[in-house]
Amino acid sequence: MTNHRGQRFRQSLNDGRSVWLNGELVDNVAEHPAFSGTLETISNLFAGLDDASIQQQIGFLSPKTGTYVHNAFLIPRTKDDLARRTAAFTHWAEQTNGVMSRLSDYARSMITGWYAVREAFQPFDRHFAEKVTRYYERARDNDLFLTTALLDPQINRAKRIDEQNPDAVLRVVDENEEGVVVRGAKMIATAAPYSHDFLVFPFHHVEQNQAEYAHALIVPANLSGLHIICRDSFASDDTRNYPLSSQYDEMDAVLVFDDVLVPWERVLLSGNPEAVWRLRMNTSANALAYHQTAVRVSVKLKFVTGVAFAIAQAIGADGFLHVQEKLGELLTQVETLHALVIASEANAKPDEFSNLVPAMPFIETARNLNSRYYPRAIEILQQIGAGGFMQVPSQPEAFRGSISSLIDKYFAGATVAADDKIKLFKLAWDLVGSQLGSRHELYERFYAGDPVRTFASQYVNADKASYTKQVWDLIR
Ligand SMILES: Cc1cc2nc3c(=O)[nH]c(=O)nc-3n(C[C@H](O)[C@H](O)[C@H](O)COP(=O)(O)OP(=O)(O)OC[C@H]3O[C@@H](n4cnc5c(N)ncnc54)[C@H](O)[C@@H]3O)c2cc1C
Repeated sequence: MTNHRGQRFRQSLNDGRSVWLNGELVDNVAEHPAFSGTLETISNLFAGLDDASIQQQIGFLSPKTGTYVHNAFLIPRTKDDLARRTAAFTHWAEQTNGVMSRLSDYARSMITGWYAVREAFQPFDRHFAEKVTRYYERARDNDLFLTTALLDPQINRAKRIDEQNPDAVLRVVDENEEGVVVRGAKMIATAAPYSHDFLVFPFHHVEQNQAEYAHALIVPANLSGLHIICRDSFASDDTRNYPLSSQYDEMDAVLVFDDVLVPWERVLLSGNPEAVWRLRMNTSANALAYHQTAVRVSVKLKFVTGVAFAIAQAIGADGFLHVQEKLGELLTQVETLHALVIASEANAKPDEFSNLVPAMPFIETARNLNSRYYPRAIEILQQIGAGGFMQVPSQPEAFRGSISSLIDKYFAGATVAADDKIKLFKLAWDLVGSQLGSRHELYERFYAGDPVRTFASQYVNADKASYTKQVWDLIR
């Protein structure tokens, strides 16, 4: 069956965007080897919406086109709607073992949230609701692939905005009949080279007198003056030795805005720090997006746990008490995150527009815990696999000749033959030691923000009196 959505997705990327890799402008992202495995993965996921066996699990019928669109665009009004969103996130995460973190279902959920609460922003800009409605429908009905780009470049974190070189933080430098002109840069935008649009707004609070830094934009990837500057590619075309890197290198990039004219249609808010901060902190939109991340990390930790179990069994280490303790720790991680997702849905409450919003404290807890769980899970994999990660021949298939019997003898495991054991350790190495694996550890530590500040903000925003009252009641 022809994958029309996948084809349309790939073709749409040849749109004049400026993607820089290895110092060169990429002619057509869809044809570049650094992206081919990843684009194949995404195209196959898109095809699911035309597959009768799963389309109802991951999608719903667009009221405009009558074709299936992804559940990230579903506005939850009931518990059943929330369950349908979860089912779609879970399916995509399972198809990619949780290793593709930005399949756009996160940013799509944020757009869905903005659309669902659009009336709240009318007092700030009377065009907000119509603009966000048009964009939401366009993204939903055209399978648009979206990502976020929120942080300004890491130049000097000790300086406030007003102490910096004025271009160090993205700002509006001009505006005209067509739109606003922005200058600056954003880091990091995962999936940027193959995204259609970027959600761009400040991550940190902007002071009322710094209006030029306050904006909420949906920036098309092919605007003139916008440069997408990629890190090294971690993709491999060697599926046998790098089963994850060959399919899932999402690519991270810095976006440089060299006086980019963003059309008014894509300027949701501009010049109003209070409005922009309200949008940035909007609980409904954030809860819908963060919920997706909690579902994904729970699937990913389950996958890592499966790899750890398989390694322990393969080398006969699963009977040792301390190994069992570590495997049990991985299980507590998986069950805790799973329970937090369930709790966030069970405790969902309607917002003022009757959207059923997952309970934020449970989702925040899941995201914060994951920043510690994932690095710990990788550490446990290392502790159990130990030197076995290095007891893996290069190009094992080359040994089907003179010394193959020696390979079969010395590279076998307790419960598996040499072939399977080698494949298992190659997979595990792609999690713990490859460039892609290291990037994932960094990603899980930081994708939700600096964990120092996200943990602290959980305390700052908590209802502290509900904790201390009992204490004072006891001793006063
Ligand atoms: C692999 C990867 C992918 C990412 N993908 C995306 C994406 O798709 N979209 C997106 O928007 N963002 C993305 N990010 C960015 C992510 O949101 C940030 O990395 C995160 O918010 C931390 O900010 P930073 O990297 O600028 O760290 P910094 O803020 O520069 O922190 C560096 C160090 O200084 C400390 N520090 C800095 N300032 C303070 C302060 N004021 N108080 C206390 N300590 C401070 C930090 O604790 C840390 O130890 C990604 C990051 C990574 C690593």
